[in-house]
Amino acid sequence: MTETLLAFQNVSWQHEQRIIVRDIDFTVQRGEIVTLIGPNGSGKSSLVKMAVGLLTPTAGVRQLANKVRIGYMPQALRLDRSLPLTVRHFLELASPKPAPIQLLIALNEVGAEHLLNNSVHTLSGGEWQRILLARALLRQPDLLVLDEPMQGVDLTGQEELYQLIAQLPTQHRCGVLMVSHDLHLVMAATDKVICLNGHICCQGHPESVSNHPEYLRLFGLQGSQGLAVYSHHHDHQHDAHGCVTPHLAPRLDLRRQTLS
Ligand SMILES: Nc1ncnc2c1ncn2[C@@H]1O[C@H](COP(=O)(O)OP(=O)(O)OP(=O)(O)O)[C@@H](O)[C@H]1O
Repeated sequence: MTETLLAFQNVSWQHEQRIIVRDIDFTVQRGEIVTLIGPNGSGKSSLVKMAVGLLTPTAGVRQLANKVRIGYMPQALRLDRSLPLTVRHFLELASPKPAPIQLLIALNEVGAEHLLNNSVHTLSGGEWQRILLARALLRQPDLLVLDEPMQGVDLTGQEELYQLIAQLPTQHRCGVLMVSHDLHLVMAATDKVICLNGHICCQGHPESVSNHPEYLRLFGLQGSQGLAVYSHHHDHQHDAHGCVTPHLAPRLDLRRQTLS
């Protein structure tokens, strides 16, 4: 039985005169991984911030199921370097304060228990991402929201981290909403892909999307080659406000079309 944790209905977010994202419709169910892809500035982080409640939609409705706990891994978290802070102390800042055994379990799950007493300021990019994931898991979330979890992680580490993320819905009985640019890895570890460019260009299961003739037209040759490289071909243009304007030779309009 499906359980909807998060639903966006016709959601838009406008900043001053500029519409950043518009007419967004999608859901995240318990047990599934939904991944947002799209070019820089396409509104992925804005949408994620609305998902976790840091931004309020200027139109439409964002609904959370009753008593849903959210674990959030932001795209960037800057810490004052003058503050001495170990991983243990950083994780203990979580609310409610976790018990020592919970810290160890979370760190063990992300393969970072050896970092417990290290300074957060000396961690590598990949290590820091794991600590942020552990911090999100400590909330025992129903919905885990990960904004570019692979930042600063090397290729081997990315595969490991994706394998880990792929197991989370089963192990934690949660839903995952994730932003990623790593299309080839995304496709291996995702139940649903949402392609965003100020609006939803297309969405669906990776297999059906990658075999869908309209997807192939959207992504061109790369789409037929197992999505090894990501590039965003667009069937229309955007004006300075992010609004869609007709392309001179429109190929296809996939706005808000579900491909699965
Ligand atoms: N608080 C804000 N005020 C003004 N403009 C904003 C704000 N937040 C985001 N924007 C603008 O909205 C657009 C979308 O930003 P957003 O960070 O959501 O994109 P993104 O798809 O996550 O990009 P990236 O892949 O580079 O992280 C950008 O042009 C950005 O400058």
